[in-house]
Amino acid sequence: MAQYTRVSGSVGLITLQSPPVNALSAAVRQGIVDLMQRALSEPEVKSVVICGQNGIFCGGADIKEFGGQMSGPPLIPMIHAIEAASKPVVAAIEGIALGGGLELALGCHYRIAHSKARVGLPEVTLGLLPGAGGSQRLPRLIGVPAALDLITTGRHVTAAEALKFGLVDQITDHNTVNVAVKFAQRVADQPLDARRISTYPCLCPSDVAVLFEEVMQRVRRTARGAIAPIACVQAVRAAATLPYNQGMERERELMATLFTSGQARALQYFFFAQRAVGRWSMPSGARWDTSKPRPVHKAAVIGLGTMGRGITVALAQAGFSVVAVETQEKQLMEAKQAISGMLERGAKRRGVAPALDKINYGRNIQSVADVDLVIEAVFEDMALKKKVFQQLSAVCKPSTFLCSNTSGLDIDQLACQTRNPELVVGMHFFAPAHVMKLLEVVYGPKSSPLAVATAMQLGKKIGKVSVAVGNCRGFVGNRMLKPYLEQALFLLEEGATPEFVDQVLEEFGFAMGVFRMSDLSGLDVGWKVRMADGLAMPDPTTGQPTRLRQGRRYSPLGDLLCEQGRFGQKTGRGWYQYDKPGSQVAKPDPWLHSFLDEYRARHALVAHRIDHQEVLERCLYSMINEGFRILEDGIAAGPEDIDVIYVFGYSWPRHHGGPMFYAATVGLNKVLERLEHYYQAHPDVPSLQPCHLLRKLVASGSPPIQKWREVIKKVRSQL
Ligand SMILES: CCCCCCCCCCCCC/C=C/C(=O)SCCNC(=O)CCNC(=O)[C@H](O)C(C)(C)COP(=O)(O)OP(=O)(O)OC[C@H]1O[C@@H](n2cnc3c(N)ncnc32)[C@H](O)[C@@H]1OP(=O)(O)O
Repeated sequence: MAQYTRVSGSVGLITLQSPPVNALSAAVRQGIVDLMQRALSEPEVKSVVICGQNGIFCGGADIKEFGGQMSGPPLIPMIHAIEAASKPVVAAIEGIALGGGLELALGCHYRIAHSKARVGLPEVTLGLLPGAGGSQRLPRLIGVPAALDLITTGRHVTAAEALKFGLVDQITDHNTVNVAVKFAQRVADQPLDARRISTYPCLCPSDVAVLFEEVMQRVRRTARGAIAPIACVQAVRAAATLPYNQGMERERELMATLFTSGQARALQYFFFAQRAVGRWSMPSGARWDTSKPRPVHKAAVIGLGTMGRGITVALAQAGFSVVAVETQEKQLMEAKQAISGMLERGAKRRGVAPALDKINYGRNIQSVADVDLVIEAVFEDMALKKKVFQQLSAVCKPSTFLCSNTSGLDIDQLACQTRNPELVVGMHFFAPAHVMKLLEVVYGPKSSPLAVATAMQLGKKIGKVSVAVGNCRGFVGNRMLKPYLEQALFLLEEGATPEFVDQVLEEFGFAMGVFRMSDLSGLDVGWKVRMADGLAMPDPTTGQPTRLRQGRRYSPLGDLLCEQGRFGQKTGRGWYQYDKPGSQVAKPDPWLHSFLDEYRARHALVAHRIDHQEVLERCLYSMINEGFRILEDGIAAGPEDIDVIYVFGYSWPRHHGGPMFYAATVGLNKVLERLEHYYQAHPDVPSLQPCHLLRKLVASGSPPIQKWREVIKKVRSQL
């Protein structure tokens, strides 16, 4: 919807009204079309201002409409009509002008922005391109290099940057609508020909062909298989090389391909999934909207290893007072230096002062007595963590929330060490903790909704996408990783190489294949866990078979590498070889290939030809199957939670939506059928056995992912 008012006698003011972000829904577009006609037909009106209600210009096309039948006036002719208008039209940009919102502003003759406004063309992040003339007008207005940057990255720019580019004509600290109205009055009689961006020649640097080649190569390298960034480059190239009308035709063709693509569907699903995880719920019925968080002013971090340092930086950067505790003097000194360095580098990048004074360092756990919330980040060792929780419970005020940064240990066991177990939750950060967006907030059986709400809110305040998950070994992310890693090892036993498995996964879109990733994170990490679990290094005296544990297939390959001191990048050898310890360039290692040959011979394993499809299906479907078990167990509230965890924490390619969305795209019946096939071939691998929920969903006719929760509820109630 849109509202029309006449201001100062001669200015027609059109206000977009579609909360929360004034998206260009069919009703809003209809409103603009009608009200523009009215403003142009009223003789007293000499100029027009377009603004948005509640201090927000426009968040772009209404993404919810993309999935269905589009109705209402189309955007492109609507913007053309504004540009062609005989009276000056001024966009008054407050808050945001994004996507179609900025394209609307580019159709106006002038743009006035508030100094706090942000503008951008983020369509690429939704699998689209600025298909309402944005790919053709922006390069004509700000030049090809800047337009390529904005359109291929989708980044938002500040009003100051927009002014520098020439994207807006003026910025103001005052009431933007008032300023725009005055401006509109001033320009009422000015000729408009020079203000219609579609008539501008496209500003190209002399080496434009080289520029396009370079950008295309960069985009192909970083897109990880996403098609929209490539189409964005092609559309801007059309602006640079074709007359406007032909450029628009090319924009339309490219947009038509993207608009109906699976990638666009996946990215748009993911947009809403990201927002849905904030509306968390627990099996007890506690929910985000009925559970109030308690404010946190002062926090503490216990243990300043890699994770503790990152968490301290994240808290301090967000403005929290932090007590950072490390009991070892040498470790404390090193941590202080590292944290200061991280804060200084971060502050330099953001052009602000480093938050060094937010942190008080100490060696004594007593120093956390008055904090509101503690994040314990000591080694992943249950006995040690239990001791720390006992101490914290004795030292802290009774209302202090006690959180553990653990990647999979039992939160309930920690809660049992404290006086107030209801105030204990897990906060599983991902390394590096000040950079990675994901936070799993883990509730145990005793955790109160208050503790969950407080941890979720803290996560949001430090810039994380927080997902509330239940308490089980590995929570959501690492629990699903287990079958994925396991399949990768089995594939090596059966004839694949680490290079081939990684290549398939990287072509799918992962930033790194499973073996390169293991080399980066360190093979010894999992080895220690397996040793603690009694899995690694079978005792020959017990006669435990090397490749079987409790009747299940087990691959000791990772353990054998660790026994050789091959821990990955840090030792210069792992699944790959490196020039020197710490080097990041992975090279195939002939030693590893001979080692695999010998291993297969020793265990009478006959290598067979493993193809692309088998790698993908076994690695991904076993992980997806575990995802369904997690839903069945109530560890994740819905598929969106799993997908958000995988995209933000495990580099799952966003244009595939996340593992559960991917399963829906492939077809649940196909996933089921392939799992059945592989389970038949490998009956000693329980993770390949299709779970009950997957069968139930297929039996229910494979409903769309948005309807899975209904089936999940029924399955859970039967368990
Ligand atoms: C058959 C072939 C046909 C082919 C041809 C088809 C032609 C079609 C032509 C169409 C041309 C279209 C060209 C233009 C495309 C676009 O404009 S795409 C949209 C671009 N805009 C964006 O990407 C902005 C997305 N939104 C955001 O980044 C943020 O929401 C925000 C605006 C910066 C606000 O952030 P914040 O304050 O943190 O609030 P949020 O929680 O994120 O959002 C609040 C709620 O608003 C909902 N929402 C936000 N933006 C939109 C939107 N554009 N459409 C619909 N809904 C939106 C968001 O989902 C939140 O609601 P809840 O999910 O209910 O919480």
